[in-house]
Amino acid sequence: MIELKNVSKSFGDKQVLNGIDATFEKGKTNLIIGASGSGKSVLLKNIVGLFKPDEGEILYDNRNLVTADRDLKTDIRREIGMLFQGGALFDSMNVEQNVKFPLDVLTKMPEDEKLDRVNEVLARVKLENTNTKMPSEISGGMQKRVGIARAIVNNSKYLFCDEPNSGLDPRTSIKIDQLLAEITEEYQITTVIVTHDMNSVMEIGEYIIFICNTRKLWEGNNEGIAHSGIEELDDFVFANKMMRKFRGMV
Ligand SMILES: Nc1ncnc2c1ncn2[C@@H]1O[C@H](COP(=O)(O)OP(=O)(O)OP(=O)(O)O)[C@@H](O)[C@H]1O
Repeated sequence: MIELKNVSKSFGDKQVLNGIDATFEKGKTNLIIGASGSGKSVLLKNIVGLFKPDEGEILYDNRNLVTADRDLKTDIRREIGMLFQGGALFDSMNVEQNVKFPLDVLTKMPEDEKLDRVNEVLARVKLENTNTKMPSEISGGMQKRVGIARAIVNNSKYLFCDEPNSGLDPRTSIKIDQLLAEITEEYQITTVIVTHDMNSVMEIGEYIIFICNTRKLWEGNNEGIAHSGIEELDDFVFANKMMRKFRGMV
């Protein structure tokens, strides 16, 4: 579980986040949503420790990352997997080398164990027998799945995804969303996804926080999001035609 308590962040005079509270539970797909520029990425960077909040606590199973000493920070970081926008694979490494990378840098596992683990996670994302393919030889959806395999290969307890569907067609996006939700439940990972994709929100949003004008304006799940009665959230939710049609039905 990850808890945010009163997290605030400014850059100079510009306040980006103001008193954000949230509880991201284990085994759940947690989403951070909001309009472009609302501070989602800044929040994610605070959560993973790339930025330090001006105020507030970020508790990883009761361990506060903000005040943690170096050793504790290192321990927590080892438990984090990240799926970056665009997959962010190393172009010069094949699939196997990409997925094995976290084990090479973070563990002292013997090579044969590493390869077993790599093959296990590649099978989980349905990419058996692609070990020697280069990223340029596989589709965007497959690249994302390699990214997911790499993010969980070290038995990550926490998984962060920044716009996991960017650049994917809607069908492939749904498959990636479903895979992330399945893996989250199966391995009991605390998963936090930054997205502005309403399909993802409706498909996998078990706990959602909506960031607007520096604050958390709403929290809830995909069943409640269409009935919040909050104008700013409705503007976000019903921005596309399909969702406006859906509104006509509820
Ligand atoms: N390192 C930084 N220094 C100063 N300002 C920053 C920095 N990083 C982000 N900001 C500002 O914080 C605000 C929120 O940016 P952020 O990237 O978090 O938005 P976002 O919700 O992720 O948007 P998008 O959906 O477009 O990615 C923006 O006004 C941005 O200019």
